[in-house]
Amino acid sequence: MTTVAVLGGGIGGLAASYYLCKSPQVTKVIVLESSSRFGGWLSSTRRSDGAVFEHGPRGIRPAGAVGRNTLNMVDDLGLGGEILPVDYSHVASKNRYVYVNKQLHRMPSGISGLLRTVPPFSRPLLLNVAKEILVRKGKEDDETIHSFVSRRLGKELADIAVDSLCRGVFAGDCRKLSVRSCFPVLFNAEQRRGSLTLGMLLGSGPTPLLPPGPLAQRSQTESWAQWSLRSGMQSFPESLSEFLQQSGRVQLHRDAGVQHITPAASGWKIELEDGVISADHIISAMPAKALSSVLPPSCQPLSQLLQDISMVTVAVVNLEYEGSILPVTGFGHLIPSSENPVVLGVVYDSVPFPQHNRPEGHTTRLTVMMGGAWFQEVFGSPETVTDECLLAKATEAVRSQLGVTSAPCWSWVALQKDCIPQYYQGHFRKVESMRHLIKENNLSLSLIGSSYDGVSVNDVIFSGRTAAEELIGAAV
Ligand SMILES: Cc1cc2nc3c(=O)[nH]c(=O)nc-3n(C[C@H](O)[C@H](O)[C@H](O)COP(=O)(O)OP(=O)(O)OC[C@H]3O[C@@H](n4cnc5c(N)ncnc54)[C@H](O)[C@@H]3O)c2cc1C
Ligand SMILES: C=CC1=C(C)c2cc3[nH]c(cc4nc(cc5[nH]c(cc1n2)c(C)c5CCC(=O)O)C(CCC(=O)O)=C4C)c(C)c3C=C
Repeated sequence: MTTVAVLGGGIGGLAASYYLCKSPQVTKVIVLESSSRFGGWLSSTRRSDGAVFEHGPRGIRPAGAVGRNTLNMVDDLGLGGEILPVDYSHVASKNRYVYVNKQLHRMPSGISGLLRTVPPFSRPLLLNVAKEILVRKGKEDDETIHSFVSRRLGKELADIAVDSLCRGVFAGDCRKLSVRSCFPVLFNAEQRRGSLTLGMLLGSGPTPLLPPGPLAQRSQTESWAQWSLRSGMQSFPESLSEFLQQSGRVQLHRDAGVQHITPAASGWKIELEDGVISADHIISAMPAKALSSVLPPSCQPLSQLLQDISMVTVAVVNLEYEGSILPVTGFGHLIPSSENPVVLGVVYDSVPFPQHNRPEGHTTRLTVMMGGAWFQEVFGSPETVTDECLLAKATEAVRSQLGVTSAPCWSWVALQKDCIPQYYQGHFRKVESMRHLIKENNLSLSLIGSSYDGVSVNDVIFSGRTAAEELIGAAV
């Protein structure tokens, strides 16, 4: 007989509640969300003419155990018919660009891409890959991504490809981010096989056994590279919260910001603006810093560690243009920090998901993402930057990088404050210490969400499942 309070109603908190309500051991689940809607960063604008624009995630990968897990949930929610898959043969999967030396370059792919010298790289990448097998294993228990890749594959790949990739996943600086926490597959490949190449060929360690349901099986048969939803990503948390509501076991509260939590004789007292709630267990699905600010002084060492997990701000600017305006076709382009620190990249949304274009007439939808780890240095405080300034920077990037001289016919500026956690070198140690402190102090508390064990939607959902299983003591 357990009451569990889930703090934060982003995709992580909703997912944890979904798994908890599958167990008869949990009597009641209470979700407390400070804002007026559930879903956190999964946020879409659906215009009345049928066009859809994403202000957060726009593609989820089906691969691996975490990808299958999400698709099993999507199936269970009855959302299978809403899926928009993008397979590996699609131009959006084959063509990804980097903008270097004021030019767009298609990232090399396939065997021919490895054998030839493909600009902006100065030699065939096969040489880097072949030499990599001979590089000795690193001795540190963690390393920055830039140092790891420079050591194993060469500085050029680290400066261009990996620098850009880290801006397109973490909006972060690969010279500070941890290889162990951000790319565990690469770290484990070196640890277990002594080489990334051998790790890729032979596998780099055990992965959770997770049988695919019908939708995950379809994704394998049809070779999906990523997927979205017909009415936008926001329909995922909307369906999930409806499912939870209908279960009769989950209370969902919006506009219910947690102010303080205090350990009580059994469990916790949770203070909201307008009342107090008791719970036997807390699953925190809010950002680490937000949890830090509601913990009592008796939890100071834990608060300190939580406070230490930095977040960065991203300006997401959606643009719609009349007609076909792109000079190239593909998923989009990323920009290494040496080329232009402020503009992280541009997604050509109309290419992977033309279904989100307005049905009438022909339009092109783009998203320009700016700031991240470089936000403060270029724009100053997120509190003072104006939408006009962000829109002007975004349209100027589209003009100079894609040669588009026409003005957008529609735009939307979303300033996503503190939206992506930064797993700096040594992150794994902080997370281990947090969980150790929780155990040592017998706190009935689980930490889930993007601050700890992975930032992708799949990782966050899986962290909700893991916490539910640990609490229940069985698989769900
Ligand atoms: C611009 C952008 C693009 C992205 N692109 C992709 C992508 O393409 N693919 C992908 O897989 N991932 C992507 N991600 C990452 C992914 O969307 C996020 O990591 C994930 O959604 C985080 O989910 P969460 O539930 O952990 O956190 P959140 O969504 O941050 O949810 C936490 C919730 O806690 C609430 N909260 C905070 N304080 C309190 C309080 N005191 N009391 C109660 N509630 C509180 C917040 O309001 C919020 O709703 C992207 C992220 C961003 C920002
Ligand atoms: C090509 C342009 C891209 C821009 C600009 C971009 C911005 C951006 N992305 C995130 C967070 C994530 N993106 C993820 C996946 C992902 N992103 C891009 C491209 C751009 N992202 C692609 C092609 C993909 C698909 C992954 C793939 O198939 O290789 C993910 C999930 C990663 C995972 O492991 O599943 C996240 C998280 C932010 C914060 C951001 C803002 C600048």
